Amino acid sequence: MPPESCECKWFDSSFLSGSCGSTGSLAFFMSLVDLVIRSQCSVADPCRRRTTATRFPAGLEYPEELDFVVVGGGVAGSVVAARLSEVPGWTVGLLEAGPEEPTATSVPAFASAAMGTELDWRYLTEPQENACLATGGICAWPRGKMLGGTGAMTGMMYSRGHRRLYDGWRDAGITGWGYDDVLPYFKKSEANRNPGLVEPDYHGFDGPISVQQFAHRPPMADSIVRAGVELGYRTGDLNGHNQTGFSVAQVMVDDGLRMSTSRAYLRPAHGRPNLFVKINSRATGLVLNKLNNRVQGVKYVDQYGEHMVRARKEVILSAGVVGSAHLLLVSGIGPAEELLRAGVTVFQDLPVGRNLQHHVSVGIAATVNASEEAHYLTMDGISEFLATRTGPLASTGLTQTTGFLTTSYAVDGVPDAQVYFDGLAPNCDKIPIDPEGPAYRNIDDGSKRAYVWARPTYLLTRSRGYIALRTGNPFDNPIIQPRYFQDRRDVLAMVESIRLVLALMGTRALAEWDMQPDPTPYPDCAHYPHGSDAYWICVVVTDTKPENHHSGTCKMGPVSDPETVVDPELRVLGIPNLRVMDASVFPTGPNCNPIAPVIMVAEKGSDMVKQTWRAYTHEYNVPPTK
Ligand SMILES: Cc1cc2nc3c(=O)[nH]c(=O)nc-3n(C[C@H](O)[C@H](O)[C@H](O)COP(=O)(O)OP(=O)(O)OC[C@H]3O[C@@H](n4cnc5c(N)ncnc54)[C@H](O)[C@@H]3O)c2cc1C
Repeated sequence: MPPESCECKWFDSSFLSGSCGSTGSLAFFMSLVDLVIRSQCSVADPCRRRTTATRFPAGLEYPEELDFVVVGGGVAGSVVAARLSEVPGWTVGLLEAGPEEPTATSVPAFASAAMGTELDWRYLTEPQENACLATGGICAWPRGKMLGGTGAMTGMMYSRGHRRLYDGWRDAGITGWGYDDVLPYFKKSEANRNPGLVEPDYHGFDGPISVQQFAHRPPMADSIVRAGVELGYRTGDLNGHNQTGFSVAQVMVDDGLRMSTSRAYLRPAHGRPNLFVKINSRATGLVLNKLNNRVQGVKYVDQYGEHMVRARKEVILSAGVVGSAHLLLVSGIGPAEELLRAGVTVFQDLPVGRNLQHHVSVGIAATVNASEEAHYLTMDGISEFLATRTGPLASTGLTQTTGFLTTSYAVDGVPDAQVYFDGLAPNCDKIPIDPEGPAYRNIDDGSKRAYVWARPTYLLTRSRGYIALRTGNPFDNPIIQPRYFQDRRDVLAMVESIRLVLALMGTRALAEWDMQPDPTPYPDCAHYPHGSDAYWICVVVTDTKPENHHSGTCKMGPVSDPETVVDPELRVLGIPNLRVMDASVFPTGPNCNPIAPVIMVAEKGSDMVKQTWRAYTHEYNVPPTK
């Protein structure tokens, strides 16, 4: 169906053509794939998308004053804007630097295809002494720039982390954030569609985010779970009473399509006359009033120039771990010395940007006797997906399998390592029209073997980095200094995680696929005895895979903690009508994929805002969250 025949007009970002780093016939093929997917109205959802039009409900220009202004329409911001605009008497604005979420991001097989494109902020770290040495110590930090944010280019895995983690927050003085306090918000956001697979007391069944297993998986995914069981791990609900073990994960999908928060929360709210979503509009600073220590509004830039929107009640930053910290810093809220060095007038001296945390991983290659399982991206596969929302395009291949493990560095049995798998997915690695392309680099035709990867990941890293101003110009990227492996225990725990993965590869369950770790020594580490600790340490620091699960740059804490940026009500200290709601508030990053915890923060934070203003004005009755 051509786009014109859909009833509503819309603009879609096309990004697949460049997503394989390809030129010529590959780029053409991927453009065609993009076009075919975009032309399906049931996938494109044209009538509920946001457009760049400057006209808003009732023929208004974008308002100059609103009750609430939310900055960043990513995972958290989409939730916050949708929840606050449930109150009919309030006006809510959402500013997002990127465009509406493109249609093709909703196809699971293209999970991360937007990385490296215009839909990615494409941040780079400062050179690291002990990480990413293969790329000069510089690690890539992909971050989504579109409605749905980074959540629109993820593997969609739904994971919540261990209860002790949240109880640890509570015990550190962060009142109201113990596991029993946050569980209702996990449940509120969730519509679990596999009730038979989960422990019902821990799950929600009628929230906005559809959570279920993919409609398709390569059979090897189940073998990996069996391999875990063979090693003595449990399988089952990893978001229930026990997080440790292996499973084919539940993911955020609905009817075969990615369920980003922009699709789950914003699109159903598209008809609300009090919600003003503005895409392609980048916030450049906060307007602050020293007389009353309040934020008055937000400056932003769109295609027409610079504007300001005033906030009668509150401004909420949901611009992510980099974006929220950066916006505070350029606005004069941050470490005083650093601000002065960058020529920024200090409004509030706070440790913004500190406490930066991350997960870290490395890819361990293996070959398997599974060439028939290595699905290629073909037009038949695309037709199958569009007609039935099943088939190889309806999943991320082996990436949907995961395990949570403990190393000897784990405390109180809380899993500190996670293993992911990659391979057997029909993405742009496996396009049949280019015999010299990556598909054929990965598959040795003679032996009919395919490459797969296990990705041991360390979750509870002890190294801490920071984000700081490079200049006071909001368009200059900040300094991103993660200090990977600054704490030696992080690299030693990685080596243990690698050994757990190698044990997994040696199980009978995976022998069925003749899984063989790739014996080729990593070139830069070949001078170490193969397989020794020194060899693996070298591989980890050379071929580091930063796991994209960053947190902590606007740390939530008790007022007494000198590292605190936001209080347990998510208010920036000293500025009562400015809150932060996104992954930057985690005092310690969750030991899991972070989207579900980020949504929980946004849900809980939105209820706090509703409570605050109810207390002042009785404007709105907050329904209890069970
Ligand atoms: C490749 C990859 C795979 C991942 N896989 C998973 C997974 O399977 N499961 C999981 O749970 N997590 C996954 N993650 C992590 C997850 O995506 C992030 O933790 C999560 O998106 C963080 O949410 P957030 O709301 O804090 O920020 P984001 O989702 O990044 O949202 C921030 C938003 O703010 C906007 N913004 C920033 N600055 C400004 C500004 N100045 N003005 C206006 N707008 C601005 C951005 O464009 C963006 O839309 C993955 C991440 C990556 C990169």
